[in-house]
Amino acid sequence: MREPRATAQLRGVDLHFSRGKRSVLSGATLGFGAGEIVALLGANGAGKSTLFRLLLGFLTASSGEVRLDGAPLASLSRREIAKRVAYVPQGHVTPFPYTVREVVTLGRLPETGLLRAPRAEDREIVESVIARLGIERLIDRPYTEISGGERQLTLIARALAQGARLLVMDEPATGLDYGYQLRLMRHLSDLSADGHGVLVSTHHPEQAMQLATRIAILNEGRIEADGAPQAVVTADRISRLYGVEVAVFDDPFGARRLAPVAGRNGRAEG
Ligand SMILES: Nc1ncnc2c1ncn2[C@@H]1O[C@H](COP(=O)(O)OP(=O)(O)OP(=O)(O)O)[C@@H](O)[C@H]1O
Repeated sequence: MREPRATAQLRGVDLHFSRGKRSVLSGATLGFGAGEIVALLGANGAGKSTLFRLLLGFLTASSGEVRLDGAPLASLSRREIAKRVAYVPQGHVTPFPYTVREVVTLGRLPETGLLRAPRAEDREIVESVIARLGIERLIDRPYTEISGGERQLTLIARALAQGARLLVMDEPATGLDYGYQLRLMRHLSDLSADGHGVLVSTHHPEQAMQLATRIAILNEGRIEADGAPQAVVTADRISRLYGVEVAVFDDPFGARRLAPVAGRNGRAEG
């Protein structure tokens, strides 16, 4: 039997903090699913993490609906949510010197619960996702002693060990060197090719264009654009979004590039 297509969908979502005084999302609509890599762009404080927390069930929308694989999120238990969607935080460091294997094994928690020890099947899953991300050589190294790029791959492995087909990633390329950025893109593209859906937030429109099959822009509580990268990233939109004037052009290799317009971004010309 074919597995149902993994999908996440927010429709017309409002979210208020501070007992309704502060509106962060108002009528936000965004979906993503298997085979897609969607990049979410938005200025600092636009609400990207808030939107992620809604999708992961850590926050409840004031109104509108959130669905995972077609089911209202509110009808799913924490465990059912964790089997559908996994979160990859920005390469954070825990104070505890867990090994890479132990960190990835934490991804099995929704399956094993706190009381049951990992079984042979869990260990096999952990080893196979570690191999998939090419970090076998790190398996017994303390997570606190590996590089930022290696930590990011470990966190992706942990999310895959969870078994979720949908991955939500907070600025996954931040702090990665050029090699790790390219490796990360290759992993994301392999994941989407084998039926995962990926939603990433990023502060870099050019990175979003290299990484994503679709780009969505969150501005003033709404998704103001959502579509093919080349169509969404325009000079006018990026200039308005970040309050700096940029020019957009296509380089000889067909990639879309951005460049600040000299002398128009508050810096004295010298
Ligand atoms: N628990 C909370 N209570 C009140 N306000 C909050 C809470 N969490 C976030 N906010 C506010 O909601 C707004 C959106 O925050 P959010 O972290 O979602 O933005 P973001 O787009 O992820 O920002 P950044 O790019 O800087 O990480 C911000 O103004 C933030 O101060």
